[in-house]
Amino acid sequence: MIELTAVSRHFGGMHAVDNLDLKVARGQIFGLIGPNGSGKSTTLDLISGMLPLTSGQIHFCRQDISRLALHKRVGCGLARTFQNIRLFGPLTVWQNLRVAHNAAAGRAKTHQQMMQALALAGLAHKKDELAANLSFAEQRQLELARALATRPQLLLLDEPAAGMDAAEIAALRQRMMALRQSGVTILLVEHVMELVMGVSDRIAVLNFGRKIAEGTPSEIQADPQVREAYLGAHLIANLP
Ligand SMILES: Nc1ncnc2c1ncn2[C@@H]1O[C@H](COP(=O)(O)OP(=O)(O)OP(=O)(O)O)[C@@H](O)[C@H]1O
Repeated sequence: MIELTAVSRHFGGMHAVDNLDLKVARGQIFGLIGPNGSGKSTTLDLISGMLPLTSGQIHFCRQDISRLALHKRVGCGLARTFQNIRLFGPLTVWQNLRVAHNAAAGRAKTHQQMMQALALAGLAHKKDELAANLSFAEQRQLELARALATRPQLLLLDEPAAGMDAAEIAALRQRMMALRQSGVTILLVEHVMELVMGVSDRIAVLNFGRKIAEGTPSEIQADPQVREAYLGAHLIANLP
């Protein structure tokens, strides 16, 4: 589905992403974890086209998209949500979706597809509510619906569980599993370990922009290097 080959992004002397190889198969939920500043969001920026690569290649659905403009990547079936919520508060839920529809250059062609995106995000009952009146978790659901309105094949989620309580995280997990069931591939950046470990088919771990491990959730939890770099503190804080 998507393959990164020797991908790097440098900011001056800072190697935010350093020679990264990553392969996500169709239909997987793939977790990307690592300490703060390890290059996770930058990786999503490189895949979605918000940042140009310093070097390397990205192939998506057997096409080299390394230098493709952002809107063309959306047209190919890539969508993302952001760590910081980016909604239009004075607009309704539905109007926020319509903005995504326009931005996606017609990918979300019908009313029915937009309703479907809302339903998948668990927000159909709030269609006419102003975005500003939504709870924090609902605002994140609207972000998700907006990404889904472009009918993505690959969905990039940047810390979707941040600020959510346990019940909201459980609902998010169910939603992600339903999306996988419907054929959407997901690349998940997340610090909430109970979600990443519970929902991912595979996980890669970044540290200082480099991949230090990749495997199933149980392989990752058992990896001594990962525990040292990152998991120790997070496992204790987040796992049931
Ligand atoms: N536009 C930029 N200019 C300079 N440095 C940047 C820029 N964007 C990111 N960086 C640096 O690149 C490194 C990787 O940042 P990135 O945001 O990708 O990490 P992250 O793993 O997503 O962190 P977090 O978990 O805190 O979100 C950090 O050291 C960051 O300061």
